[in-house]
Amino acid sequence: MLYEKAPAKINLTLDVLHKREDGFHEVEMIMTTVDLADRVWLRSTNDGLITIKTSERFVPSDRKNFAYQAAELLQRKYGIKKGVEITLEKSIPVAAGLAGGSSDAAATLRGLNRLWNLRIEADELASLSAQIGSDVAFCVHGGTALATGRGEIIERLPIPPNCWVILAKPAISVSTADIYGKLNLATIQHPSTAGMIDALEESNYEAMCKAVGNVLEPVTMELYPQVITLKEQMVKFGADAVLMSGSGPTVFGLVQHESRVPRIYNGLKGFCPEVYAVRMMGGRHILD
Ligand SMILES: C[C@](O)(CO)[C@H](O)COP(=O)(O)OP(=O)(O)OC[C@H]1O[C@@H](n2ccc(N)nc2=O)[C@H](O)[C@@H]1O
Ligand SMILES: Nc1ncnc2c1ncn2[C@@H]1O[C@H](COP(=O)(O)OP(=O)(O)OP(=O)(O)O)[C@@H](O)[C@H]1O
Repeated sequence: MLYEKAPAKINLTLDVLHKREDGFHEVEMIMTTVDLADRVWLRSTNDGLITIKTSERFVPSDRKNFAYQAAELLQRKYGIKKGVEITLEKSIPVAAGLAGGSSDAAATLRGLNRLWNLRIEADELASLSAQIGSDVAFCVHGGTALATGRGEIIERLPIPPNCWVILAKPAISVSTADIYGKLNLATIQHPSTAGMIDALEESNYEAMCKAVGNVLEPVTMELYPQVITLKEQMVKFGADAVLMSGSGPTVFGLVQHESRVPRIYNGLKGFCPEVYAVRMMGGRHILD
């Protein structure tokens, strides 16, 4: 039995450059992992079958599960005759903009690389992983990175300055395809990716807070005004910077002073069902 941690990600920035011929959008995003993680347990079997065990009722336990797809990809590509029993202990909210499924897939790839002794290099594993979804390559590496292309080209960035992250997920589910589909390229306000990179390189917390931005945020907000209310509340309770992650609906707040965390956490708990106070994990790259 082998264990892998599968952390959630947040988007410090998310910019879209143009729509590509393959239907995907060319993006520029800065992502970092936070200490809210699923636990993935892998047990190798001799029957060649992939099985998924999960107690979370909105998570599929068949081929639709990204962890299943990760195991199947390795079996196919490397001619593996072994099977695996994958147990997913979910903590990351589902369909939240936090890459929960992508991180489970990435953890399965890392774990099976060890369990089946495949000796696949990190970069190879990451490039293979893009077949499962655009966010999986980032999740294979973890840490903090600039993601370009459709999200699968990863360049490592420095550790974000130390702070707390408050995550709040309203009780709605958002379809990523739907949000990208409704984005109007003519009217988007681009965040400064270069400004965020400078902030990270200088380890400047204030500059990092100023540089956060996500072009998908207005699209999701128009469909789900709860996201606007949540952002306003987080600002009111004292977060230093507030942004929606990915295609949403989770909103995160950055907070430097620990003393402010309980007030923000408790204030949000009053009207939002899922609230978490976590740390960034951004310094630790999972695979080197
Ligand atoms: C919103 C983010 O989570 C931000 O990190 C990602 O850009 C989306 O990553 P993901 O959930 O892994 O997305 P995928 O499963 O690859 O794609 C889901 C759908 O989102 C749209 N999509 C996704 C990524 C991208 N660069 N352009 C797109 O237009 C496509 O319609 C695609 O069919
Ligand atoms: N291991 C998994 N965990 C959660 N959802 C999964 C998993 N495998 C497949 N799914 C499916 O993927 C859908 C999206 O879930 P996920 O939690 O990955 O969304 P997300 O956080 O919005 O992802 P992203 O930020 O990458 O767009 C779910 O509705 C679910 O049906």
